[in-house]
Amino acid sequence: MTTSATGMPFDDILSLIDQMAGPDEDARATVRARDAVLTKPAGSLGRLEDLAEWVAVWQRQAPPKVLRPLVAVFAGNHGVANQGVSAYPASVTQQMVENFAAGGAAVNQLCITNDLGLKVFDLALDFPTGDITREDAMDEMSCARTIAFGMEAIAGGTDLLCIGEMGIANTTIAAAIYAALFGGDAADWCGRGTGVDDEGLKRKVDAVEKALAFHDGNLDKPLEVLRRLGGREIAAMVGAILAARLQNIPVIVDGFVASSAAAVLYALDKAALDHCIFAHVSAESAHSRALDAMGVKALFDFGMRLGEGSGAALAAGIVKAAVQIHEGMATFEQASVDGPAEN
Ligand SMILES: Cc1cc2ncn([C@H]3O[C@H](COP(=O)(O)O)[C@@H](O)[C@H]3O)c2cc1C
Ligand SMILES: O=C(O)c1cccnc1
Repeated sequence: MTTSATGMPFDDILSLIDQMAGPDEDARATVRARDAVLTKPAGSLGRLEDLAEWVAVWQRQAPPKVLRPLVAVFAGNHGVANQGVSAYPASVTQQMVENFAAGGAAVNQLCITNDLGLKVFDLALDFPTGDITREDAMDEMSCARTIAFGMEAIAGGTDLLCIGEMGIANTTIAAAIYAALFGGDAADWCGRGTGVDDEGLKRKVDAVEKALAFHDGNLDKPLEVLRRLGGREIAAMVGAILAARLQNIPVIVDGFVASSAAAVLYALDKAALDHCIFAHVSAESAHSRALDAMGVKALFDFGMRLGEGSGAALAAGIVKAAVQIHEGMATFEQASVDGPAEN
C-alpha cells in the first residue's frame, strides 16, 4: 500500500507508536518539589496532586498549563445499525452533529461550564461503514486515512485533549472490538447502550457473535480488529490519541465507546496510553470490564452513559482545577505560613 497525501499505511502507524516517548521525569520532580511547599498539609489534595503531576509529565513542562483545552468529538455511522442494535435510528448521528453545531447538546453545556473548546468532526456520515456481521467495516486504506484524519484533527490546537464520539450503534462496535482484543463472550461486552430492551440486547449480542464468527482467524492484530470491526469515529479517535502523545498533549478519554479506541492502542503497546486518563466509569455495563482489562482506574463514576465526550468534558474541569491549584497557590514561605512542626 502506498502513502497518500491524506493517508498512511498501517506500517507507518505502527512506527509512530514506536516513537512514543516515556514520561518526563524532570517535570515530575519539579512538580513534586513545588507541591511539597504549597500551603496545605502534605498530600492533602489527594488525586488532584496526581492530576497536576500527570499533566506536567505528559506536557513535558512544569508547571503544567491548561490554556486551550479541547473536546474533540468524532462522528461516524455504522452498517450494523441495520441489525436493530440501537434504541435510536441512525439518522440521529447527523442530527446530533447539527445539535452540537447549534449548541444544544449536553457536551456543549459542559464545554461552557468548564470553558473548553469543542470541535466536532463528522466522518462520511452518508456512507456508513460495512456491516461487521458480514463484511469488513473498512478497507486498509480507508482505515489508515481515517486514523491520519484523527491525527490531523488535533494538530497544534490544544494543551489538554478530551476525546468523545457520536455514532448510533457504536456501543455494538465497541463491544465487538473489546471482545476481539480481550476475549470473553459477546454477552460479556454488550450492554444497553442508548437503552435497548431485552430483545434489542439479544440482537446486539447476536450481531457481535456473528461479527466475531465472520472475522474469526483475522483478529489477532489490533489494527486489523479496528479495520474489520471498528467505525470511522473509532479509527479517528485512535489517531487523535496517538497524535496527542507525539505532541505532548495529555488526553482525557470519555466512556465505553471512546475507551474502545484506547483499547486498540493498548493492545498494540501497553505503554501507549500512559498519557491518557479515563474520565469515568460509564453505566454501560461492560465499561468497568474494559477498564480492568487495560489496568486503569477512572476518575469518577456518576452513572453516566451518554458518550459525546460528556464524561471527559466534566473531568476536564477537575483537571483544570488541579493545574490551577498547583500553579496559583502560595508557598509556605510566600504566605508566611509555618510549615510542619518539628516534633
Ligand atoms: C439523542 C442522542 C444523543 C447522544 N449522544 C451520544 N449518544 C451515544 O449513543 C450512541 C451509542 O449508543 P447505541 O449503540 O445504543 O446507539 C452514540 O452515538 C453515543 O455517542 C447519543 C445517543 C442519542 C440517541
Ligand atoms: O459510555 C459511553 O461511551 C456510551 C454509553 C452509552 C451510549 N453511548 C456511549
